[in-house]
Amino acid sequence: MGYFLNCVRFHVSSTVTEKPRTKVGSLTVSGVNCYSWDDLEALTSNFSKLIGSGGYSSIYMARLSGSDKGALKVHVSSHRLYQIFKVELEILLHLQHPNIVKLLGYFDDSEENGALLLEYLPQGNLQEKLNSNSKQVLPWRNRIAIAFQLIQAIEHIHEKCSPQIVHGDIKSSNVLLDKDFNCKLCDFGSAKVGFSSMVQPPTMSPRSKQVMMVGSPGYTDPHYLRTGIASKKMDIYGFGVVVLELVSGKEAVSAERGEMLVHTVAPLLHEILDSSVDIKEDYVRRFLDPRLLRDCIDIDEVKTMLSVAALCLRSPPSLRPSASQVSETLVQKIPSLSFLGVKNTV
Ligand SMILES: Nc1ncnc2c1ncn2[C@@H]1O[C@H](COP(=O)(O)OP(=O)(O)OP(=O)(O)O)[C@@H](O)[C@H]1O
Repeated sequence: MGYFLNCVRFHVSSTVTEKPRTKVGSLTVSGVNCYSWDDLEALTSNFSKLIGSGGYSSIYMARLSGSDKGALKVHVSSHRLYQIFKVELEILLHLQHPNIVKLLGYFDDSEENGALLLEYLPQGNLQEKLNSNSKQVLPWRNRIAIAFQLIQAIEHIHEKCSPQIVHGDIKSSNVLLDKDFNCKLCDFGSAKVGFSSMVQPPTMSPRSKQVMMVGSPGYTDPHYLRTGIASKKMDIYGFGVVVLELVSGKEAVSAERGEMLVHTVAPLLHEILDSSVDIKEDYVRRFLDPRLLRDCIDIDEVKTMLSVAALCLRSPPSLRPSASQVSETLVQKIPSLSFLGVKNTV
């Protein structure tokens, strides 16, 4: 894990202390509200309820009209955080997809303070839901639906919108869940926009290249870590890790031992990719989340999920499937998806 020391990840203060100046009033831009700082103070009862925090922001509960709730993602008092906010704002202003978090409004002082008002997802993030301490065990049918919906979101940004977008940080804590456990991809602060498949980092010294690289331990494509070249295939790699988490219920990096899930599971994935070997049911069951053993699960569905993960994690990245190929495989090989009310748009 030494290489993550090169990655820029820092935690921001979880409280809002100074009042940023406001340059905008409450306007409506294509259905998205533009708020003043006073509006945000009123919506969040003065930032009284923190519901999440990440490397770049703090997220507060917002009360909208009636019983509607929102989540206010705040980036304050830093030029660097403001740049991340601007990237996410520009992207969310132009994205509309049922499996991507919806932007309701924003605050922007054009200097170093910004905030995004997002739809509130009451079931929190997938990482918490899969955590062994979670009271509720996420059933198998929800897990395959989440995998399918996540790849639909990725397919949308990679292949169906213009300009195309690479998310750049696909991981289970960036998958939010609504009340029915539908997936909503969030956190576009690391995204790259406007190229068809691949973007080279700008020419820079090896030292500065290291400083620019961002990654989440356990999810980052080794090819990206080596080269700094962002591509759609890095999102496919992150998706592969999320599928392993969904099947095993294990974390991408073990909290106890620091081991990466992709490393622990590598021998099984090699066997799966080697089509001459028929994987024994026992071997697959040993990897399955033990909390699911009471569920009536079609073991072929588990094998399909694992073989999709194996393909998504292949190196070099050119060997990995596209998002639409993954979508197609899931629809063809997991018949129970059709009973979940998941819309087949393939
Ligand atoms: N719309 C939302 N509804 C409910 N909870 C949310 C919402 N948005 C974010 N959260 C919570 O806050 C956490 C952090 O959000 P997010 O990933 O967007 O922040 P970040 O600062 O970009 O984090 P990082 O880049 O470190 O992943 C999420 O994992 C989730 O638990």
